[in-house]
Amino acid sequence: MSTPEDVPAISLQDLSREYVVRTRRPGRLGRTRGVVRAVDGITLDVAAGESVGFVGANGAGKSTTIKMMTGILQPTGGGLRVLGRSPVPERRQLAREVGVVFGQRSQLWWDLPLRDSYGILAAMHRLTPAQHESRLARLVVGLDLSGFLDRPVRQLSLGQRMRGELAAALLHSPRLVILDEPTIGLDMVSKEGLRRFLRQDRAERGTTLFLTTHDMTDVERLCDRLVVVNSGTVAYDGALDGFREALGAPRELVVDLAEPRREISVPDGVTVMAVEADGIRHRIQFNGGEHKVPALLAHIGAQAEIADLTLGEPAIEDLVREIYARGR
Ligand SMILES: Nc1ncnc2c1ncn2[C@@H]1O[C@H](COP(=O)(O)OP(=O)(O)OP(=O)(O)O)[C@@H](O)[C@H]1O
Repeated sequence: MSTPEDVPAISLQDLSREYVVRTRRPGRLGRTRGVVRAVDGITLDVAAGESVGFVGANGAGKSTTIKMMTGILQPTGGGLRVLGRSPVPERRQLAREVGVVFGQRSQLWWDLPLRDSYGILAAMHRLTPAQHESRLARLVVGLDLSGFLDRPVRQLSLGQRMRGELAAALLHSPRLVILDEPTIGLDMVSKEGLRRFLRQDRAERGTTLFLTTHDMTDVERLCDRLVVVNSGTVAYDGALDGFREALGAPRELVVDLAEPRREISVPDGVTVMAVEADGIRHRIQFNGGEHKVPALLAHIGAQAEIADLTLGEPAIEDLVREIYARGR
């Protein structure tokens, strides 16, 4: 018999969604009908327990994909399963096992104290009083909600509200957490607090996380896997660790020698970019997929004593931007 762990948390097969748009053309009567292919054949399996950063430029199709995953929108092509369910017809069952935060949209009751929203949500999810209390206590501590639990939501700052939103999404201990721009508009401290709690909660409960964001630090802190979408299709899908290598982005090794030396030899395919500080500092560029740091250091160390070194990585953010640019 298959267990929940065997079933992919998310399975998208050639998933597509078109929007029909009608535009008025200047000087003409009536409207012209056009079709926008927002999602254009995405195939993706996310295993239970994985954490995926789903990133792309504005208009790449991220929100449309999430709306299909949560049963808000019907696909116009292909298929999908979320926790083994078909999202549109099984939207209510799915809501019991999935927690969702749409950064721009609230699921809290604006005029009620934050605490009361949790009461309503607990009743909707049919939590027992004991389940409600213990989970809320955990969320209040983890997300630092105690200072404003009794304040109406409309009086909360953006950072407080987002913490409140996250608690609302996690109250029923969902197996799958889908977050659309959870840290948008937050200051650094609030962002870090939110990320810290998400990491802890995931470590404790083994949840699957699917996250869209424009902040690559969210992905670096929270995700093992990166999926980059561009014009509705997958442009990169792989481990975050291997991302730089897969793109062939050069890394930089800066070696300080104990004694000055005008030249050092490097293996084929490795470039000495600059020799500085009268021969003490050598800047070396290499491709991480072809050359490994220990072998490079051994090669240089055989010629001269190494006093110090630093290793530079290209920023993930820059690489993602490069993928968008290539896609265009
Ligand atoms: N209701 C709609 N009607 C027509 N076109 C739409 C609709 N919703 C989205 N689109 C178009 O579909 C494409 C994908 O939009 P979507 O919101 O999914 O992108 P996104 O990656 O989430 O962007 P962002 O990062 O800006 O939120 C865009 O070209 C957008 O203009």
